[in-house]
Amino acid sequence: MPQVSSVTLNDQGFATEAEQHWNLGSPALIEAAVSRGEGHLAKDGPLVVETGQHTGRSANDKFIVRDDETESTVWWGKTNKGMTPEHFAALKEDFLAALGDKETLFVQDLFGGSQPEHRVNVRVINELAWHNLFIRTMLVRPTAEEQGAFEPEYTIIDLPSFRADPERHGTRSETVIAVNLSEKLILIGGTAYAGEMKKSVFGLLNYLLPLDSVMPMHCSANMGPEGDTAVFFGLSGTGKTTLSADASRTLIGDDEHGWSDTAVFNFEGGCYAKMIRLSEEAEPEIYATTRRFGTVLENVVMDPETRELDLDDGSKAENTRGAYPIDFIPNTSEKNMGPVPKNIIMLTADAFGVLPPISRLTPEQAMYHFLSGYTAKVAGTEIGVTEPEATFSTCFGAPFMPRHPSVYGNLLKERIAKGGVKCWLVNTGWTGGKYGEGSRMPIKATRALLNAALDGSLNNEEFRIDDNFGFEVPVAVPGVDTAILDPRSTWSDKAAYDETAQKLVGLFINNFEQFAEHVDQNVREAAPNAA
Ligand SMILES: Nc1ncnc2c1ncn2[C@@H]1O[C@H](COP(=O)(O)OP(=O)(O)OP(=O)(O)O)[C@@H](O)[C@H]1O
Ligand SMILES: O=C([O-])CC(=O)C(=O)O
Ligand SMILES: [Mn+2]
Repeated sequence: MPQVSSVTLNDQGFATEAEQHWNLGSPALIEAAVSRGEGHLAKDGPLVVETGQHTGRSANDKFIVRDDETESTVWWGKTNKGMTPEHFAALKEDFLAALGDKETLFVQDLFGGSQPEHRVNVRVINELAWHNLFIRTMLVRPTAEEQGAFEPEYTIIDLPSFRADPERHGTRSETVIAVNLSEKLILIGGTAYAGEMKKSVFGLLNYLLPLDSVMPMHCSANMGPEGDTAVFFGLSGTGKTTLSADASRTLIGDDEHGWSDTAVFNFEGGCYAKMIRLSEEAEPEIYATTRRFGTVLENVVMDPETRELDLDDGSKAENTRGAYPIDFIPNTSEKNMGPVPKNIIMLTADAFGVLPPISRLTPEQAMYHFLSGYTAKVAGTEIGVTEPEATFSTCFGAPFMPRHPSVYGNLLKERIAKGGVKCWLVNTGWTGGKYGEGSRMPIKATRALLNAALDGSLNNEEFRIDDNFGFEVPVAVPGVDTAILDPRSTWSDKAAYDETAQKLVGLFINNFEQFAEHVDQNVREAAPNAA
């Protein structure tokens, strides 16, 4: 039997007569989801669900309550939008009324964070069994004993059926993700995209951990045979999940980590992989999770009779996803932790086809690229993005970073300054010409280059300096087509390459103006070169 915390929903002020299911395991939740008509089982056991209208995060519907706690600690601006305490109070009142009306609720007490000293206790209250299964799969599951003694610190109330009222709640639409850091309460309504829950916990840790001198990171992480940790920063779709699952390395986690004095630790206990056009050959470990009981597949198309999956079918969403416990990947760190990193990889999916597939960065260039957070967003993960679009998202995770980028930048700076860490920029985006002409970088080539960087052999190769970006690029690497190492050579129109490269340089320079006053001279000088 699952143990249950002595702190009830009523104790928390959430009055409800609902039948409550506490800390159910995944078989019981899968059974509940199926019997309630929330989803169907696929051929080899995964639960297949649809998220409805929202098939990605609603970044524009997320708010942080602006009050005495957050006024000076949150970086208010483009990404962090404020909600008044009054609007939140009205929203909370309506959420609690809706909660009170539910016949059934599913509750999980979970940890955000694998390193015990740095984790937060999160209680998640769901109306949907599959959402409860999702968050149990994604976060760190306490032992039965820990569950019995659990004190909820932060609470998420997740009601996809709730409809926010812009006038009464100060929202933009019927969808709302409202984070109240003073009340330690997060309200999610009007969307059934389950990723909102996990990314809300991420935002929380990104807010809290810098106070403990832990650097929170939107990255994946894995370890080589010598226990050498690598972290892979990157925005959505750049390859964190894909590239961190590698048979030759031990997986620590695929999306969110902290870098403490002693470890890199996963915030989560599960992975959330893109499923669209997943190739069994290029991504065998992730592919295998689509054939297991316990995996949750969102918006994946399935034959209703045979229950055969069609991973190539993007008709329900381009951002089809699979959530599975991390140990579904064969070679996984038992504690979801590894030593502090030897290598930092910054992944970018460059839609311009200008950046080399791998470049070696000086510490100053690493800071420059970390604060810039350049990539091209790929269709689907955020609403309204239908084709790749160049974007700068600071720290490779602006939507999840409540504090000023310099807070996270300074944590990185201190860590790089300690020495012994190599930094790389890896383009998993386009090669062979501009987007539309070229093609996506072959996963095989990216893996070969990464393996050479991580096992140290790449450092023995000859490097050239890139004219536009000033970083070092290997000239030839065994097992990799030499032509792709020099993107200019893959463009039929060299003048068009030079022009496009300079256009991108200009975008970097313009974007960096906002950070210029927050960094040292040598970081400003690590900017790419305008002609
Ligand atoms: N060279 C490449 N390297 C990495 N991924 C590639 C490459 N070429 C194509 N892909 C595809 O790009 C996608 C990368 O998605 P992935 O799930 O790894 O992104 P992510 O960084 O984990 O994003 P999110 O933060 O949204 O989880 C996958 O669908 C993968 O198959
Ligand atoms: O949060 C999500 O939906 C997926 C993700 O990791 C991201 O967008 O960075
Ligand atoms: Mn991922």
